[in-house]
Amino acid sequence: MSGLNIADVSFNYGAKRALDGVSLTAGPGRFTALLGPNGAGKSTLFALISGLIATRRGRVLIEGFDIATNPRAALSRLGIVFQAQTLDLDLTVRHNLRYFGALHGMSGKELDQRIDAAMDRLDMRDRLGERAAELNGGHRRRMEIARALLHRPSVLVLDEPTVGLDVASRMAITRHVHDLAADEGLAVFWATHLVDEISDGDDLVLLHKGRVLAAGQAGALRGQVLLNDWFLGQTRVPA
Ligand SMILES: Nc1ncnc2c1ncn2[C@@H]1O[C@H](COP(=O)(O)OP(=O)(O)OP(=O)(O)O)[C@@H](O)[C@H]1O
Repeated sequence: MSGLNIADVSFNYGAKRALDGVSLTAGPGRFTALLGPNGAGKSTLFALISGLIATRRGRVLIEGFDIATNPRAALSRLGIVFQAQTLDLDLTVRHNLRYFGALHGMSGKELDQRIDAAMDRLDMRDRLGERAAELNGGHRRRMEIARALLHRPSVLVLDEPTVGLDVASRMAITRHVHDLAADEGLAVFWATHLVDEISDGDDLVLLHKGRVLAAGQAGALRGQVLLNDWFLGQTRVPA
């Protein structure tokens, strides 16, 4: 089984149900958007996918490996970009990447080659010598994406990666990550509440109040209406 597979996952915070029987797939070579308004459960789902919190019901499989029972195999195939920035601003870009590579057991020339290749992929190679503090928000995010690719994962998950960026940076990063899926066969799973980050050809999972309301190709789901109108129609609270 390839890509990301989530089967019947539920999660509660005390009495509050954050996820309720969620099942979805993000396949290789596909950009799969997880669209949901604030509070839908996106961050909770990411915490479960990355093993930060444990599944109590249901299964999360990465390339067929269960994050609960085989975390080492699952995590070695997973690249993660969290919503909050996780860089050391005092270090250079290369040092930040080397540090992360070392955590994954990489070192020396091979690590440096991977760093160069990953930064090339994001059009960022000329920034390697700069301190992270000198980068703007969009470039810091690109660096975090490059970092998440260093160990050559098959599945890349990103939790609202464009939060706080200007429109131009947002669109550039969204385009880069679409290309990663199309060109390199990565299974991309991208959480957002912004419909303009989603193209008609993308796969789309609509999460609302902890449940999957709809899933399929974005263009087919929206039909003749704008994606934003479809989204509002699906998630509108009845008067
Ligand atoms: N630690 C917690 N304790 C109790 N309830 C929580 C906790 N974290 C999240 N929740 C609740 O669980 C639900 C899902 O939250 P979650 O953060 O996963 O949603 P989200 O889609 O990521 O929203 P946002 O875009 O605002 O981050 C919300 O109703 C939220 O209030």
